[in-house]
Amino acid sequence: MRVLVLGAGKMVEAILTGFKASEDLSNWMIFSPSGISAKNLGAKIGARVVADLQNVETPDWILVGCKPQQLPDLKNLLGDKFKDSLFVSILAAVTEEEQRRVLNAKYLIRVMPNLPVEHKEGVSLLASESAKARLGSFEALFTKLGTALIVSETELDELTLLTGSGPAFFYEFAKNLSHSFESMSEEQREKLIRQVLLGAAKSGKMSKKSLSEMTDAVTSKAGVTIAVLENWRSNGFAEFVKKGIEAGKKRTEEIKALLRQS
Ligand SMILES: NC(=O)C1=CN([C@@H]2O[C@H](COP(=O)(O)OP(=O)(O)OC[C@H]3O[C@@H](n4cnc5c(N)ncnc54)[C@H](O)[C@@H]3O)[C@@H](O)[C@H]2O)C=CC1
Ligand SMILES: O=C(O)[C@@H]1CCC=N1
Repeated sequence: MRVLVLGAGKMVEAILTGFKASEDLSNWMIFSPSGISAKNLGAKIGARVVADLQNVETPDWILVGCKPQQLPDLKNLLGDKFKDSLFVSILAAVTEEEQRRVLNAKYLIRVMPNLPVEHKEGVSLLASESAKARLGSFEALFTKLGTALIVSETELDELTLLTGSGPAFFYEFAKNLSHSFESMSEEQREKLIRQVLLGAAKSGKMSKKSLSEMTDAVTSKAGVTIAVLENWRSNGFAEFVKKGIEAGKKRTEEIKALLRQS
């Protein structure tokens, strides 16, 4: 399979590293504007690097991995060379229609992955109207990196903040939790909390209990855990989390508007 990869940032690196074990990446071609990140990633995962998009043979599909704000620049570099190709885009916040308009692309599938795809423990949401017939094969491909699910575009857009951003929220919470203690060094506590995160994730995946039931299983009656939870709950923890997500949704709309003006 010949795949052209546009962008060589954090998310593309995680996807390609995840695919390395199951796919032959020797015919994958990576492009980045400066060429530096593409060269580093190409060397790491055994893919080719391309310096000039105009000399690239037509690929089977194209992975778009730049930031939403960089899409117009990318279009300038591409011209109309690949307008009949299938684009598979991981961009957050920009609709399929808008991405097809900016790129002048006939076919486009949106995929919303998350960083744990690197270790085949990711969640990838997929949506497309223009390339519906090929959605199934890409769901199968991304299943190799964890859970992959075809959803509507509205669902993909809203759930980006749950599955795409989700890992960052757990890391931020874990860091703040760890910083609330004094025993041991910060480094040692961080090691402990990473194991707690892994243990909680594993139990969360294996158990048939609801998340509330799992919380209850840790809280002994009148014990120490419930004292913390009751404090957080009475201080509006649920509302605090929701407000943050609303800020993310507002930013999604701002990015959408930004691209519409381009
Ligand atoms: N980081 C994450 O956890 C997730 C990111 N995404 C999406 O992945 C995309 C990339 O995000 P990150 O990897 O975090 O950002 P990043 O900043 O690490 O990577 C962006 C990459 O785009 C490249 N680039 C810049 N201008 C370009 C152009 N004109 N043509 C081609 N490539 C260009 C840069 O060289 C860089 O390699 C974004 O659209 C984001 O919404 C989606 C899900 C999760
Ligand atoms: O923060 C972002 O915009 C991207 C999308 C989901 C995770 N990172």
